[in-house]
Amino acid sequence: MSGTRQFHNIALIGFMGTGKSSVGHIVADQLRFSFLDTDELIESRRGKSISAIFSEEGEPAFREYERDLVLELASRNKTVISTGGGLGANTANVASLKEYSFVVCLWASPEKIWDRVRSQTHRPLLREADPLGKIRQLLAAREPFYKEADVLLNTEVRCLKEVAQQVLHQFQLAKTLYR
Ligand SMILES: Nc1ncnc2c1ncn2[C@@H]1O[C@H](COP(=O)(O)OP(=O)(O)OP(=O)(O)O)[C@@H](O)[C@H]1O
Ligand SMILES: O=C(O)C1=C[C@@H](O)[C@@H](O)[C@H](O)C1
Ligand SMILES: [Mg+2]
Repeated sequence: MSGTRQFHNIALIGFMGTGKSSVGHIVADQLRFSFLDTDELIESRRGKSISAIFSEEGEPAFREYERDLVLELASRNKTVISTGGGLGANTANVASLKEYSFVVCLWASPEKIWDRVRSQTHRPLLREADPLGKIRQLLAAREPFYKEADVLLNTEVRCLKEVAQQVLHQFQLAKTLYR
């Protein structure tokens, strides 16, 4: 592998509950990078929760905020960017992230994802009669987009610390290979 890519940042993409926000914090601490979560930034800028954005403005408005943010973040340096679960399910967003970041997709099975998020209530897309069915359906539809990441990392049987270690390892490896 060789080329001219520069890895100033790390971006974590992947489905809800794969650990992007939790792992991103650990990786940023270890690298002494800044940490940024696109969900949190959109919520603080809009002054409301993602659930409120979905119900008051609609999902398309939220997706537009995500697309705008991905373009804006090109100016970042030494930042770990944890994305919302749907942000990386979009070819243009992943291509933009790759211009300024090493992109890691965190992966898990639908059953593991449901196990991790079932006690949390803040994800509007999972307020369904059959949330596990919804996870299966969405994950299958999004899989080809997530696989456009530089690296796919299975989190199924790894604790948060181990996932973070793997992200760091892949980042250091990529910097060496692309040098
Ligand atoms: N590898 C793991 N081992 C144990 N628990 C995990 C792991 N990954 C995530 N979790 C737990 O799953 C829950 C969801 O994790 P987190 O919020 O980091 O996911 P996310 O990918 O950021 O989701 P979203 O796309 O909705 O923002 C948290 O309680 C977190 O501690
Ligand atoms: O997978 C998704 O589409 C989402 C994931 C969350 O991170 C939030 O961005 C929001 O709840 C939508
Ligand atoms: Mg998150």
